[in-house]
Amino acid sequence: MKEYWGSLASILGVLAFCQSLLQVLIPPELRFATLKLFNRIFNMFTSYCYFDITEIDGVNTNELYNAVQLYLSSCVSISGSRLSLTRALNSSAITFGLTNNDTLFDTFNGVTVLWEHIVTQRQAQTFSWRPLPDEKRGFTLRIKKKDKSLILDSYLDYIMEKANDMRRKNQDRLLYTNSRGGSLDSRGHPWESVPFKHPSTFETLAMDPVKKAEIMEDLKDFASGQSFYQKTGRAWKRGYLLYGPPGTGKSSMIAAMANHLGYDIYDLELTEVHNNSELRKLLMKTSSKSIIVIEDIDCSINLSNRKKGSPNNSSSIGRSYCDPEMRSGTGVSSGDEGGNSITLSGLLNFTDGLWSCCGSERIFVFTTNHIDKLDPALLRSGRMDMHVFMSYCSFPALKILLKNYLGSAESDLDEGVLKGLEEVVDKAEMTPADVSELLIKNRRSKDKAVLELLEALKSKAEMKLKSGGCVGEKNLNDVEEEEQEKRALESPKEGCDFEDSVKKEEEDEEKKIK
Ligand SMILES: Nc1ncnc2c1ncn2[C@@H]1O[C@H](COP(=O)(O)OP(=O)(O)OP(=O)(O)O)[C@@H](O)[C@H]1O
Ligand SMILES: [Mg+2]
Repeated sequence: MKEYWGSLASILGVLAFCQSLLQVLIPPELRFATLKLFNRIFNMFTSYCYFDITEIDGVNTNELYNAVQLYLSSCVSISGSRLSLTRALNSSAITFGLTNNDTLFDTFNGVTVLWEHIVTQRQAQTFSWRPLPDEKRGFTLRIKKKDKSLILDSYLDYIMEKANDMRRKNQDRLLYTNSRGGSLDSRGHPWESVPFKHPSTFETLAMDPVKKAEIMEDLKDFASGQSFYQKTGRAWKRGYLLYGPPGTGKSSMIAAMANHLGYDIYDLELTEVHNNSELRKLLMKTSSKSIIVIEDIDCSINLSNRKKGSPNNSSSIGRSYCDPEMRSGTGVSSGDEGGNSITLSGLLNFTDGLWSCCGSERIFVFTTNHIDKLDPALLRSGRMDMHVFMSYCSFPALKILLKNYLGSAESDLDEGVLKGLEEVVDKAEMTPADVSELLIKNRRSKDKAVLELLEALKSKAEMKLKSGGCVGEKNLNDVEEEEQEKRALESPKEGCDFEDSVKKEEEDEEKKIK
């Protein structure tokens, strides 16, 4: 044995000596040509072809390298004796990878290929503005020559798609906002992001189960509908209009949608957008697989018809003190694309026009407390694909809240109490937010919570009955007040002064009329 190792060492020594001798004797050009020739001869006789995917392509990072790395991490068996572990930024998951110069077999469409992760030391660099890493990394893919044309393109597409999916699954959702008012960050992005960790899901959402199932089905069809949208020539996007009184779960629904699909959310603050072209730029900087949200659309911009001075104009009702035009006193929106304000036509182009198609798989969600204040152009069929009414708490919704907050299933509750709740809940017109508050308050004592809730519902229903419908109007006023409070809180600087002056003007006018 000793002799064997001894002779092997001496052979290797001789080979190394020959190599260094050749390096000294043969000029680099000739060496390179010889190597090329050897490669050619080797390629003629081998039944494989090889593809190198380097980490850095010129000076840019090669997207394909990252995708292959992530994809292979799903094929690597955890039982492997040596693996590399990574945790990406904004990710809560750890991924396994091939270590240096490790190999792995993978099968795609019945064809087996070999991947090798090759890491070599980079030669000393001359001066560069962008220093490269010390190690040169790359993957080499080995495929049989006869299989190359069969699978190469589709295999690489598959890897890219799978890697994107994995990236999304591993990464925390992000919530983007354009609150910077048109200015860009150091990388030229107009959106700021924070990790999105809203706990709302379709399971916790209290609403009619049939309606809920319909929405979930619709979302599922949308997310898996790439070929359908392609076949029908439609842009791969969907619009939802969520409307209903405050506290009925519109924002919770958006969070549930994002959690269900694994999409990021872009919360578009229209009052921070100065004109239509800025709106377009914002849209272009959104990624696919995302939900673009405009909350309280009726009080975000001038929702007048696109034609100036249209008789159909509902703007004076829908306009808010948040509207920059109202603040500046111009009153009427230009409606021009290049104007210095954002218009309904700009918004429709954003959601519906040619610009809406830059990128794909996007959901637009608008919310409003007053659907009646929206311009018919926004409601026309094809604009918002689904109109979802978020109603006051119904009996099925109430049962979900009882389960969520008290852990009480229907069977756990006293039959009489349950019947009582069913009788009054619709008449009381209480929002799920109000019901939730009551349940949270008494969550330590289930019986007390349910009885108190029943009492609250009964008294609200009675009040409503006594006032013979006037409560409805009163409620509307309450809603109006609540909204104004909310807006003032959201944009105190913009809201207060202007609102006060408008109110004062209105009061003065009323006095004059009297
Ligand atoms: N349908 C619901 N299911 C479960 N919880 C709800 C529902 N509606 C409201 N809530 C509770 O009330 C809180 C407020 O609800 P949410 O913000 O979703 O209402 P909203 O309709 O968006 O109100 P607004 O019109 O004021 O924006 C939520 O945090 C949630 O806890
Ligand atoms: Mg909301």
